Amino acid sequence: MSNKMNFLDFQEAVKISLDLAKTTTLKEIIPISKALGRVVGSDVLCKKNLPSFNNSAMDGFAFKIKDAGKTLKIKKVIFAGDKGDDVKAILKEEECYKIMTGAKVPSDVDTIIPIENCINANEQTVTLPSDLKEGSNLRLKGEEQKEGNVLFKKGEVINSSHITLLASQGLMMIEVFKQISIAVVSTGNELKEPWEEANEEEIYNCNSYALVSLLSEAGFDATYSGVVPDNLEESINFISNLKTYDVVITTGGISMGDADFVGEAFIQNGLKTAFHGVNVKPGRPIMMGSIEHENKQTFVMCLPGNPLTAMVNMQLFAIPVLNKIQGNSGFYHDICIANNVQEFKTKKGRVNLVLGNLENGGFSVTRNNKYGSGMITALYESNCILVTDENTSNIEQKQMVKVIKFNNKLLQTQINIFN
Ligand SMILES: Nc1nc2c(c(=O)[nH]1)N[C@H]1C(S)=C(S)[C@@H](COP(=O)(O)OP(=O)(O)OC[C@H]3O[C@@H](n4cnc5c(N)ncnc54)[C@H](O)[C@@H]3O)O[C@H]1N2
Ligand code: MOO
Repeated sequence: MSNKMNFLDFQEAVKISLDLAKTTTLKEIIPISKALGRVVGSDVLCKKNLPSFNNSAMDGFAFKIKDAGKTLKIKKVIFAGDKGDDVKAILKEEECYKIMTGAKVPSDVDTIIPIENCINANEQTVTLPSDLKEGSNLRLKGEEQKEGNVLFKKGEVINSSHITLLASQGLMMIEVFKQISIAVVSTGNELKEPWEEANEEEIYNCNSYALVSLLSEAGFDATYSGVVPDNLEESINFISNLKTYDVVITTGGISMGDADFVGEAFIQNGLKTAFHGVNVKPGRPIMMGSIEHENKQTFVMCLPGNPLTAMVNMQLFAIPVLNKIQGNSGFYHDICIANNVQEFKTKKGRVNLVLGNLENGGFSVTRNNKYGSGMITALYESNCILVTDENTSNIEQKQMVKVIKFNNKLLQTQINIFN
């Protein structure tokens, strides 16, 4: 890790990591029932006008606007689903159709009135008010989307609205970017797996399970690939087997300790380090870089071992990079503006990532901002992160602050996240 004077500026580190990340080129075609959360692989065009025929927005009567104010004979009842001769134009003078919501509108009428707005209506006739607007309650062919329009774009993350659009087009399959492969590994001889017995001097490996589940919440497919041993030789071997992954994420073993071999083991495997050490708390020892293969990249993210540090930096730092690699066109954090409930201090001279809770428009800092990077419950008690810049030492009560919610939607343009 760099010496104290050389910790990289946080914003610079964000820029470098995003610039380094190459978007995957691999795509696949999948059923829409499996597409939620996936990233659209190519623009989807409208192939069926929305709506695809002129239809009624109301249960009522379809007539010519020149007949407003008159009593008209009801020539015919038209139902949703009627087609062909059943919806042919057949009106003579002072006639109208009774029509149901969604039914095709014949070409000889231009306006629809809901049944309850008529002056009088029976089986044979209807009396219309005189102040009616031409075209009311008529949904015109293609008024929402015309054939050839872009319905949604490559790089969007599919949600239920995208699925609605696809189904409305009769599309059962969609091209998406293939899920990138992500290996999550831990480091440290002190670790026991949760299914093992740990004595008082041993700790459970929670980082790997934490990160795999956080990645899953964020729409990624990550595999827990084991614990790197605290020994250079074995670490080099272990890491050489991870080079087939698109991304390798490690926790621990990257600060100044005698057992911190991870950085060196990656370098021995061809890693080009982009940075090691960032001026942010927590997360100072963070390292990122890439191993470049002939036509592929393995992006390497080494997060510090402290569980809180690993998780907070995963949310703030790593998730945007992963989204870029995955083909998501949005990879910048969004913010919510909140009213700070209780004054708290932050340290000047570095970027601070402060945990808190966003509730009902108020931001409540976690534990008065006095928690350690090794803590696990502080994370559980929080649902968002507040980021301060290097000049901030105090956030006042009632100050309006910017906060980033865990698992927030990402934006296509970068905004200022700092307080
Ligand atoms: N002399 C210095 N010492 C440290 C510095 C420094 O700048 N100079 N930085 C400190 C900071 S900041 C952090 S953060 C930690 C991070 O160190 P490492 O990334 O090398 O992490 P480890 O030492 O391996 O572990 C730290 C801590 O986390 C626990 N841990 C590790 N892996 C897991 C896991 N999978 N599940 C649960 N807990 C885990 C580990 O037992 C340690 O307690 O370094 C400071 N030191
Ligand atoms: O990154 Mo460490 O958790 O800053 O203390």
